[in-house]
Amino acid sequence: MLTLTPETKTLSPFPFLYNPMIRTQNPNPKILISLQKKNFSPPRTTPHCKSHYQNERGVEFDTGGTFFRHESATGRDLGVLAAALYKQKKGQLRVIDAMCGCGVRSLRYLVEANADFVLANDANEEYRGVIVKNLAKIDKGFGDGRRWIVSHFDANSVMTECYLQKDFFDFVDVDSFGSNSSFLRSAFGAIKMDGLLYITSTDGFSSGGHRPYQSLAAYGAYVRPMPYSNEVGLRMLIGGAVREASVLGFHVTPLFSYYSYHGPVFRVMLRVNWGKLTDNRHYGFITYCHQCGNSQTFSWDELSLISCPCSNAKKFMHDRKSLLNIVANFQGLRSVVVSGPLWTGPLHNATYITEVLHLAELWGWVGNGIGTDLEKLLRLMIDESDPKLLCGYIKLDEVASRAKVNSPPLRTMMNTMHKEGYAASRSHIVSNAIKTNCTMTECIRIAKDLQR
Ligand SMILES: C[S@@+](CC[C@H](N)C(=O)[O-])C[C@H]1O[C@@H](n2cnc3c(N)ncnc32)[C@H](O)[C@@H]1O
Repeated sequence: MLTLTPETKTLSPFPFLYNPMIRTQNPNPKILISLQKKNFSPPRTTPHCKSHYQNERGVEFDTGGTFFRHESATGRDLGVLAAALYKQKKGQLRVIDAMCGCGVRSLRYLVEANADFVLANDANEEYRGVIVKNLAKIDKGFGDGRRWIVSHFDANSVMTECYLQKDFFDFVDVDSFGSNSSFLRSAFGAIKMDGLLYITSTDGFSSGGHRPYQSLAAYGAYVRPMPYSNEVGLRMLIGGAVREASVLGFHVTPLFSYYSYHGPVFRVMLRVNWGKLTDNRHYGFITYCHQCGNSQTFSWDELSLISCPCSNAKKFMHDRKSLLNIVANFQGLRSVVVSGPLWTGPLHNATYITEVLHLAELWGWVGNGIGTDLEKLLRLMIDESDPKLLCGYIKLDEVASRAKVNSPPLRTMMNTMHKEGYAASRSHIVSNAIKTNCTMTECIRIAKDLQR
């Protein structure tokens, strides 16, 4: 229970939320006692279901009858590498796996990232037998000094309980179905400062711009169809976290963002710290003009200037009454669509990804012809981190169709762009697309020149 002294009452209704000392001090594992009191029943047998053994990076586990997707292995690899890096740097690692399924992530955080403690939670009690069976391989699963516990609460309840017990975690993994926005607040409540938050969304409809009111409700972003909707999905997820963090007095920094075609799944690793974002230049609007194919980004301050140079319907917005009014007016331009507010800054931190790559090399996960997909992905992420690159990507098919030429080879196109002084990188999302600061108009000109 919260005990409020008269002083803290006047300062804030949540004294420990805003007390940096409490948020950075050593862990206080009260959550163990609290959960045990509430619902920590002894492992019960699950309804009989066939064992189904899997192996990821040499770690064996049973998926039983739980929800498990083999295709999410790369997302799990990235999470484990980030957790292990954290442990190396900070010397400790306590993890909440808020939606653990069969417990594969919890197991991998314990085995591969050497986590000190993992709280493995899944709302579905029927998964208990499988989760416990998987984690029982770890020493110190039971008794004093235990390294893991299993619980079956709604993820929001378990993370809120951590917050109420002032038991903050280094690494919070929320691997949800659909949109994860309803878990963001409690996840921020449970995390230590400078801790890592790994979030997921499988809401491809909202990022595709097909449900703008749903994306508005979930992430505060009115998203319209754009040719690079999957990157928009990542930017929507980060933008939603930026906003929610800001409400609570925190700010987040994206360390890497990963889109996977299987699902589709959008994953983002965020570092959480104190203080509101003072620099909001990375939180704004993206426009795409169907007429000329050009994209632009606009900050909040520039909202009234949104227009497309090609558009004969050039319109300067002076109506600042409401975001919806502005965006709705823009849909009236027909050729120009506006989405936002979203994260418009870098999707990854190149220094961080380089560290991840080195660790993956050290573990033998990449290099020597092994794990080439992961290596390719990490190298693409490093390239995509160039701050000069604009939001979105340009698909070569679209360039070819607008230029009325054959699709130019990607490597040749990028080399020419580099020679002309543009920044250009491949995208980890689409194989035949280029991220660049070159406009579509210039891309068309280059494609035509190459054809001659
Ligand atoms: C995407 S699966 C997790 C997969 C797992 N993390 C993995 O990597 O294999 C989502 C899990 O969340 C659980 N779940 C759904 N809603 C939940 C909630 N509100 N709180 C906690 N768990 C929930 C489901 O039972 C399911 O096992």
